[in-house]
Amino acid sequence: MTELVLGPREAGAVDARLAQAALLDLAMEEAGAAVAAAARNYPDGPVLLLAGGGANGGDALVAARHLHVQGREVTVLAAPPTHELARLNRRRLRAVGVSIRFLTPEAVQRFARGAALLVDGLLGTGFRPPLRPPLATLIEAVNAAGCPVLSIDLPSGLDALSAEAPLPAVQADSTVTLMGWKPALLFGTAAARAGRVTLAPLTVPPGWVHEAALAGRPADAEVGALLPRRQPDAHKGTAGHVWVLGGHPGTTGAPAMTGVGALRAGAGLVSVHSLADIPLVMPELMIRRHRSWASAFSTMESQRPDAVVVGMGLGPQAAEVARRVLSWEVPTVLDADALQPELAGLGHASCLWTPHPGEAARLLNTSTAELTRHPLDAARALQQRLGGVVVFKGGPSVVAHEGGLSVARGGHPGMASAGMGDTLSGVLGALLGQGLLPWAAAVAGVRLHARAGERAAATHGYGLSASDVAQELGGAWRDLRGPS
Ligand SMILES: NC(=O)C1=CN([C@@H]2O[C@H](COP(=O)(O)OP(=O)(O)OC[C@H]3O[C@@H](n4cnc5c(N)ncnc54)[C@H](OP(=O)(O)O)[C@@H]3O)[C@@H](O)[C@H]2O)[C@@H](O)CC1
Ligand SMILES: Nc1ncnc2c1ncn2[C@@H]1O[C@H](COP(=O)(O)OP(=O)(O)O)[C@@H](O)[C@H]1O
Repeated sequence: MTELVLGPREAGAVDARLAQAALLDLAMEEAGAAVAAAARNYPDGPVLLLAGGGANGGDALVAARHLHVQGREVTVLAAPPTHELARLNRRRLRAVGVSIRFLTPEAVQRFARGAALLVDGLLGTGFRPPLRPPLATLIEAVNAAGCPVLSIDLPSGLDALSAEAPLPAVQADSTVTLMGWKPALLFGTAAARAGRVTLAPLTVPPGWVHEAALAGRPADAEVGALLPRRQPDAHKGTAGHVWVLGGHPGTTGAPAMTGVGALRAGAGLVSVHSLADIPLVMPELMIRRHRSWASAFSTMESQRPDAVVVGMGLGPQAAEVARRVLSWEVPTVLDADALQPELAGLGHASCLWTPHPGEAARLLNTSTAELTRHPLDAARALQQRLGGVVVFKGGPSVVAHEGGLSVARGGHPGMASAGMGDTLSGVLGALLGQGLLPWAAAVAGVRLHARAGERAAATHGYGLSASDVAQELGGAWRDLRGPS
C-alpha cells in the first residue's frame, strides 16, 4: 500500500478546508438551535419540519434534533441531501432516534393536520429563481397547511436579494434570519411574506455574510443614544439656527412643512427664505420673503446658519440656489427640486441628500421600478454618485454613507401622503443644526420621523397628514431617548 504524503502547501489547503467545514458545522448548529428556541414561542404540540436538500434543510434537521432532545414531538420530512452538512445532520438526527420521512406535498398535507407549527427549511439563500415544479407544489402545500409557519433564514421561494415576491412563495408567520438582514426581508411584497423577523447572529467570519445582507438595522435604544442631549442652560442660540430655502408661487406649503419639522425636532431658530408668500403655519417660524435669489444671497452674505435645508417647492432655480448654498460648506440637506443630476459630486462631506424613488431615478437615469426592486443597491449607487450621506426614502428608508448602509425600522403606510418628505427634511436639518454628524442625523432623523408616524397613525390611521406627524415628533423623541 502506498502512503499518501502531502507537501506543506497541500496540507495547508486541507487544513483550511477542515477549518472552514468546522466553522460551517458550528454555524449550522447555532442556526438550528436558534430555530428550535423560536419554535418554543409557539403553543405546545407536534412540530412538522421540512428540510430541503441544501444547507437550509440542514438547519431544519439540526432544529429537529434540538426540539427532540428537549422532549418535543417532531415529524421530519426531508428531500435527499445535496449538501454535506445536510447529510451529516441526517445521520445525527437518526442517531438520537428520530426517523426521517420522504418529503412530498401529500406528506406535508397529512402531517400538518395535527401540527402546532410547521418549520420551513426548504430553500434559503441558495435558491435561484425560477422555482422548479416539485418545489412549487411543496410551497403550495405549506401555504395550505393550516398551521403557523416559521421560516428559516427567509421564506422559501423568495430571492434573498429582491424586494419582489414571486408566486408561489411561503407565507410565514415568523422568520428566523441568520447572520444578517437580507433585502427580501426588509422591502416590498417580499418582506410581507416573512411575518415577524428575528435575527440570529451566528459565529461566522465577517466575510461569510453576503454583502447585500450587511445593512445595519439599529434598534431604538441605539438611535436614541444618537439624539442630542441639551444642557440645562441651553438657549435658542445653542440649539441651532436652521435656514429653509424653498417655495415658489404654487408650491408654498412645502418649505413651511420643512420649517415645522425643524422646529418640532428641536431647532432653536428656523428661518424660511423664499421668493413666494409662505403660509405662516406656525408663528414661531421666521418667514423672509425676497425679491430675487440674488438679493436674498446678498442679504445672507454676512451670516451663516448652523444648517440649511434647500429645495422644497423651489422650482426652476433650485439647482442654481443649491449650488450657491453648497459653496458655504455648512451642513446641508438637499431635498426635492434641489436633487438635480448636475449637482452630483459638487457636495461636501456634510451634505445629506434625500431622494424618493422618483427623484432617485432622475439622479441615476434609471426607472423607479428598478430602484425599488433593489433598494440597498439603489442607496449605495446614489451615495457613490452624490457623495456625502444619502437617505433613499421609502417604507422603509435606507441611509447610505461611505462606510455602510442602515435600514430604518418602523413607520406606517399612512405616511404615504403629501408633505411627509418635507417634514423629514426639516427634522434632518434640525439634527444637523444641533451638531449631529450627517450619518448620525440621517439614522436618527429617519427613525424619529418614522416613530412620529407610528404615533400619529394610532390616532389617524391612513388619514394621517404630515402636520400630524410633525406634532408627534416630541413624543417620538421621548420614546427613543427616554424622558430628559
Ligand atoms: N452561509 C453560511 O455561512 C450559513 C448558511 N446557512 C444556511 O444555508 C442556507 C444556504 O444554503 P445553500 O447554499 O446550501 O442553499 P439552500 O438555500 O439550502 O438551497 C439549495 C437547495 O435549493 C435547491 N434549489 C435552488 N434553486 C432552486 C430552484 N430554482 N428550484 C428548485 N430548487 C432549487 C437546490 O437544489 P439543486 O439545485 O441542488 O438541485 C438545493 O437543494 C442559508 O439560507 C442558511 O439557511 C446556515 O446553515 C448557517 C451558515
Ligand atoms: N409606507 C411607508 N412606510 C414608512 N414610511 C413611509 C411610507 N410611505 C412614505 N413614507 C415616508 O414618508 C416620506 C415621503 O417622502 P416624499 O415622497 O418625499 O414626500 P413629499 O414629497 O410629499 O414630501 C418619506 O420619509 C418616507 O420614508
